[in-house]
Amino acid sequence: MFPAGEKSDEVGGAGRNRTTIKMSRSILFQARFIVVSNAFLWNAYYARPNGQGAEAGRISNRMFYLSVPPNVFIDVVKCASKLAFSLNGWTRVIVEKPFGRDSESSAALTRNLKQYLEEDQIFRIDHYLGKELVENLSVLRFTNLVFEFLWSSQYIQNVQLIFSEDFGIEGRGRYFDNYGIIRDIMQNHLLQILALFAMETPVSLDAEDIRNEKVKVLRCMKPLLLDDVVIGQYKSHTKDGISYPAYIDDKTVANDSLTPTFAAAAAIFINNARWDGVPFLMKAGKALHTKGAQIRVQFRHVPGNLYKKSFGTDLDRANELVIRMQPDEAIYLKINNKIPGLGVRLDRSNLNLHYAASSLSLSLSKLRLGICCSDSTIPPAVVITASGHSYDP
Ligand SMILES: NC(=O)C1=CN([C@@H]2O[C@H](COP(=O)(O)OP(=O)(O)OC[C@H]3O[C@@H](n4cnc5c(N)ncnc54)[C@H](OP(=O)(O)O)[C@@H]3O)[C@@H](O)[C@H]2O)C=CC1
Ligand SMILES: O=C1O[C@H](COP(=O)(O)O)[C@@H](O)[C@H](O)[C@H]1O
Repeated sequence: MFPAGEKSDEVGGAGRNRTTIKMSRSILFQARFIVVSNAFLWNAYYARPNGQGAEAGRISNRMFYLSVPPNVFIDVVKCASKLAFSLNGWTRVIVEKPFGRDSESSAALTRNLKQYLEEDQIFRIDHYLGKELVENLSVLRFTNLVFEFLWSSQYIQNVQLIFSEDFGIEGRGRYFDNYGIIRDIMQNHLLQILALFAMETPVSLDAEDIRNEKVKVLRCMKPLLLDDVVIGQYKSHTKDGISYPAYIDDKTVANDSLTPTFAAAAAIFINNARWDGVPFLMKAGKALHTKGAQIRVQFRHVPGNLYKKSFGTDLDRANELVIRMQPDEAIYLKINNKIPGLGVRLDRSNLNLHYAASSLSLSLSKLRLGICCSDSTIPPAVVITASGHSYDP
């Protein structure tokens, strides 16, 4: 794959083979990487009689990306440490969320990983933080005076974080049924976005400084009560003559499973000076009508609005900022304006920043490539390391 004597970077993937191979074709091979995508091939590939594995005189850096259910993380790392860690370059391991089911199992995961790795070799990632519009969130806030100025309970009435998928579990029950939608999506993807959205200005753009500010947001959060949350599980249904299975019809799910596939958290409050009294609403579900992920920021009504009577039936419509992470990435601000012509009739329009559908779906590849190539290419907000705060669902 690469000329003898040169440095190579190798990627060991466990799980989701197709994704890894797809990425390797598009990005990694161009950069002279080798992808070893099946954990069970490691033995044959690396355990060479001279004990040098695939190094054979070359400096080899190795990155392992664990796209397997969390209950096999440690076995895979143990196996890789025996057979495939680099002998003369660096070895890095990417671990995907969720990092345990609660604080205790999260700490146990870290303890176990550290039997084989130093902390700076472990990269805990949440691929939502690599999505273009999530990365853009802090740029939007901290480089535009107009937004940061409005970013508080004084002007914002509520914030909604919404994730929906229009397909069900599709054979992923071995992982998903142990975690459910709260641990799969809310406790990580949505909570990370919330923390980025709500944090104070970090001291710098260094990962550690951003993480510190996010942790402060989480520590100010009032714990949710059971009564604040609605959960559900999707049933079978028929649409346009096609029938779709229920969650428990999936072969990888026990037929008496009560694991939630939908959850809505009515109101999460951040008890600090900036956000006191502003409800953050979270909603996440599988097998819903649409696929999408968005942040909706609803602003307060204009006090004593002069034009109240000109709005027609829907009185005094407040502004709304929508950050649509997917599909069809966009940021738009709903504003009120006058319909051109005689008289004063008002209408709602979107001030619209619509992204071209260019290379926006690369979040995961971008993160892996950043970890592989050079630390400085990883967006500072995306890697959650051991000092990240773990929040019990
Ligand atoms: N699916 C997604 O879109 C995303 C998933 N993730 C994270 O990735 C991780 C895995 O999720 P997902 O890919 O959905 O899970 P899956 O249930 O689809 O499992 C992934 C792979 O793990 C392998 N696997 C399962 N059990 C074992 C085992 N006991 N020993 C060895 N290999 C095993 C399977 O390989 P084989 O088929 O060869 O048995 C399977 O292809 C989770 O941490 C999840 O949070 C993160 C972001 C997105
Ligand atoms: O982490 C996960 O994310 C996917 C959704 O990711 P997306 O980038 O396609 O929106 C979700 O399907 C999966 O359950 C979860 O583990």
